[in-house]
Amino acid sequence: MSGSAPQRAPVYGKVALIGLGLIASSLFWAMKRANLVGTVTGYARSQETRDTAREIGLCDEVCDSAAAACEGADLIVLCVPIGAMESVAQEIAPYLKKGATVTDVGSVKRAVIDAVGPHIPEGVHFIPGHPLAGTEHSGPRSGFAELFDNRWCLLVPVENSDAAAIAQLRALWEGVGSNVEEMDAEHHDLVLAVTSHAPHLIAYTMVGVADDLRRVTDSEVIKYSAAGFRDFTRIAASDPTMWRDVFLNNKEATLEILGRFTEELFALQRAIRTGDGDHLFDYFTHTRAIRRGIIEAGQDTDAPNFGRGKKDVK
Ligand SMILES: NC(=O)c1ccc[n+]([C@@H]2O[C@H](COP(=O)([O-])OP(=O)(O)OC[C@H]3O[C@@H](n4cnc5c(N)ncnc54)[C@H](O)[C@@H]3O)[C@@H](O)[C@H]2O)c1
Ligand SMILES: O=C(O)C(=O)C[C@]1(C(=O)O)C=C[C@@H](O)C=C1
Repeated sequence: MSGSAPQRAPVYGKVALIGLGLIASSLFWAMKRANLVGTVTGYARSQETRDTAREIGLCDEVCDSAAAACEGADLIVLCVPIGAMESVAQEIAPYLKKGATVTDVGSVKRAVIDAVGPHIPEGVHFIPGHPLAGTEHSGPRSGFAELFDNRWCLLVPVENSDAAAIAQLRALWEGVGSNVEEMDAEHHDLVLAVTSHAPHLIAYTMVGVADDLRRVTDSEVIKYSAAGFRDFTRIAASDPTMWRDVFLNNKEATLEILGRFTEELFALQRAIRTGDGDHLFDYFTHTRAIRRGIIEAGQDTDAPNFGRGKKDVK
């Protein structure tokens, strides 16, 4: 006996990553950390990104075409901006192996399903996904193996998705540290409009307003920026291509949430103008209870008690 731990069979033999930025590189390092897959090929549109990937050892093989990367792959993960999903799907379609699974990591689901779905050939599984994890950084050097630890990954199976193929993809995301749930596309897009898309737009706006004010305050806004504003500036540094595509492809849900947001904002604005302290106090008491409820339920993925549930919280 050698004494070493028994080798598990890989979840997938060959994985192709299309687009080699933050999410693809994090997924690569996380898959390697857990020894989850056989070989990983990668492709990105720009020569510069492919050169960087080769230099830092991102992927076992970096290919010069999406077709070459997908040849013989058991799992193909589309890690490009939402607006590029359709052209990539069209490009790789003729090279997909029967029985393979195509998934994606896009932040919007209905638009990706409508854009990619029609290009998936008979006999190939299509299971859209979305890891709820990221940073404001992008590109092949920005990834790290821990990105998905204790984060949600939402799978959004399309009609008649194969149960075994879903279970295999679930095993991959669980293997890289995520907690996996299934959801339908419309619900996903509405939930994400509230929790991610509208907050990003608000952060972009707030930083834009502060920049406008800079001329009046002689740069003091930046110099004395408090923690809350600094969080806004971090989020507002996120990739412009990615976020342009998110808003253009989750229009309805984002506009619905922004409409509600504006109504609440006007009510608070009115309370400030009229000196209605009770309204402000009650509103802030209510929102504080929501935050405390999240912590007590063990649903704050950043909190040390994540996943322990209410009864375990001291
Ligand atoms: N950044 C986040 O916080 C985050 C979180 C979860 C999901 N997502 C989603 O993941 C996807 C990728 O985001 P990211 O943050 O990794 O972006 P990124 O900018 O870091 O990487 C995108 C990569 O795609 C490549 N690319 C662009 N167009 C291409 C094309 N037509 N063909 C081949 N490659 C192309 C770029 O060269 C780059 O390598 C997006 O759809 C985004 O919505 C992002
Ligand atoms: O933490 C961040 O920087 C993020 O913006 C990550 C974040 C989010 O809003 O939580 C952004 C977009 C995604 O689709 C998923 C995760």
